Amino acid sequence: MSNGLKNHCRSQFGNQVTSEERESAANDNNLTNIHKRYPSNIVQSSEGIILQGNGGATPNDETKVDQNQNIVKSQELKSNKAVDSDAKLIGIAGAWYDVKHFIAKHPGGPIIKEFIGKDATSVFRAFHDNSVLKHRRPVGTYQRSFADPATKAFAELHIFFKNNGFFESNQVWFTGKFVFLFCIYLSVYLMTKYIENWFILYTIAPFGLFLFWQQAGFLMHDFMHSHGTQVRNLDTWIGAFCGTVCFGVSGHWWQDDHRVHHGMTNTVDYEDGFMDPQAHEDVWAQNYKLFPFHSGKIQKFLISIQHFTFLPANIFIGRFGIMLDSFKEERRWFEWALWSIHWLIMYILLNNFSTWGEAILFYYISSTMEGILHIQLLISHYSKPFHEKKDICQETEWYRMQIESNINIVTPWWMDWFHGGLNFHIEHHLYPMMPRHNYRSASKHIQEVCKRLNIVYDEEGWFEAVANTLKSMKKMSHHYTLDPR
Ligand code: HEM
Repeated sequence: MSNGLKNHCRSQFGNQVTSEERESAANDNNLTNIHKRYPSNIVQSSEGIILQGNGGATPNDETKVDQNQNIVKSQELKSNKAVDSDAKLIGIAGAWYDVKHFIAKHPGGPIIKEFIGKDATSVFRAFHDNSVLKHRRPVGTYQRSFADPATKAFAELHIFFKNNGFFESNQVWFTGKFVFLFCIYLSVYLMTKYIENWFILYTIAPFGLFLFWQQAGFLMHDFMHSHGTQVRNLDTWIGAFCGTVCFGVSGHWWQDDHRVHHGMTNTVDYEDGFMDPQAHEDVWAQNYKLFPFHSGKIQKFLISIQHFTFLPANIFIGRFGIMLDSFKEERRWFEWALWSIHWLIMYILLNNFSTWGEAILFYYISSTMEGILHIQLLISHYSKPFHEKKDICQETEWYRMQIESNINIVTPWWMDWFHGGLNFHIEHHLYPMMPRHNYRSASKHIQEVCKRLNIVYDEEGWFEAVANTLKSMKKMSHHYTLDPR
């Protein structure tokens, strides 16, 4: 970060410079040093972009350019005559990294390859601490440009949030969530075991089971983003417990799709058939950019009635759809083992009913109530624009794409728990490493930046968002009927 940028950030937020800020500043300043000391050659990368490479440059010998982050050492520069012809380059803060041997091992999964040949600084910062670059050596440099002021503004805000503890987890808060989850399960168990009143058995008790699934789903989301203990492997297993054991959907399957969804929200690619996996269903085309993926008589018919089927499909079959989707594709034995524990805890509940017919009725009523969760998640994106993969981090800057692809749901603070904090979907997508208990206070700062840059910060009431989704689906259905291409 440049000094100007730093000062601007400090004056805007009245904040002290911390080691974190200095580290980030060092990152950008040192990259400037690389440019100054080693006049670069221009190399054409394998992705057809212009790379300012180090090949043939004469480094100032005694220098280690970056003491803190080990970015470029003179010895390494000497041996790095040219960038491999098959290099897979990702640009971060002005430095190119060759990830060709790393893609398959990347802890964040294959989403990394969608950013090859691009300046991925914003998306990189959204998901990582700078320390993950400590042992990586760049193979060249490039000049970052901030064509879109949003990129700079949200990067500054990221630093502000980091310096002010917005990314820190409150583990007492998360413990409370687990106690709540356990209490819900226990009360549903006690109701179904000891109460014979049909009203309680078929309204309040199923509502309890719905809440158990819904809250477990939100906790899966938190932990798969490593918001809990902030130790990634441990959080992933806790997330799998919440997702697979409690919610009944494969946690790891969901995490794989969710990472892609975050990196490339509401995005498609016509060359390789890419679609944001969590913004696409075979039975709907909520945006005209999805039309080319839908053909055939049945799909055409379903799209023509999608504004009628959206709510009932979510309510009546949403839960079964996501459970089946996850285990249709899941090949990890441990996920199947965890799923059998899920059915064991469901069996313990259902066994309290005197007949299987009653048990199935109870389970089905809970499942229809759980349709609310699916609607909650889809309305955050469904009426928003779609993008093409080739444009992300090129034509459309990543932060801008996130703001354009998300809607917040306006609720009073005491309803945040019911939305799993995802009523602040803009906040979550801009800064996915931030735990949800901080979204409400972070939102003020984000709104301020949006206001300053004249960016629409879309927030709607729950019913308004549902109505707008249906309206948009109706419009798209009409467009599809006119021209399905
Ligand atoms: C040189 C480039 C990159 C390197 C060296 C790298 C490295 C890593 C490492 C070490 C982790 C694990 C972090 C931890 O344990 O705390 C990680 C996680 C992750 N990375 Fe990358 N990464 C790179 C680029 C990218 C890009 C371009 C994306 C695009 C979306 C990406 C997405 C992710 C995601 C989603 C995670 C998991 C984070 C989470 O679920 O919260 N990475 N990466």
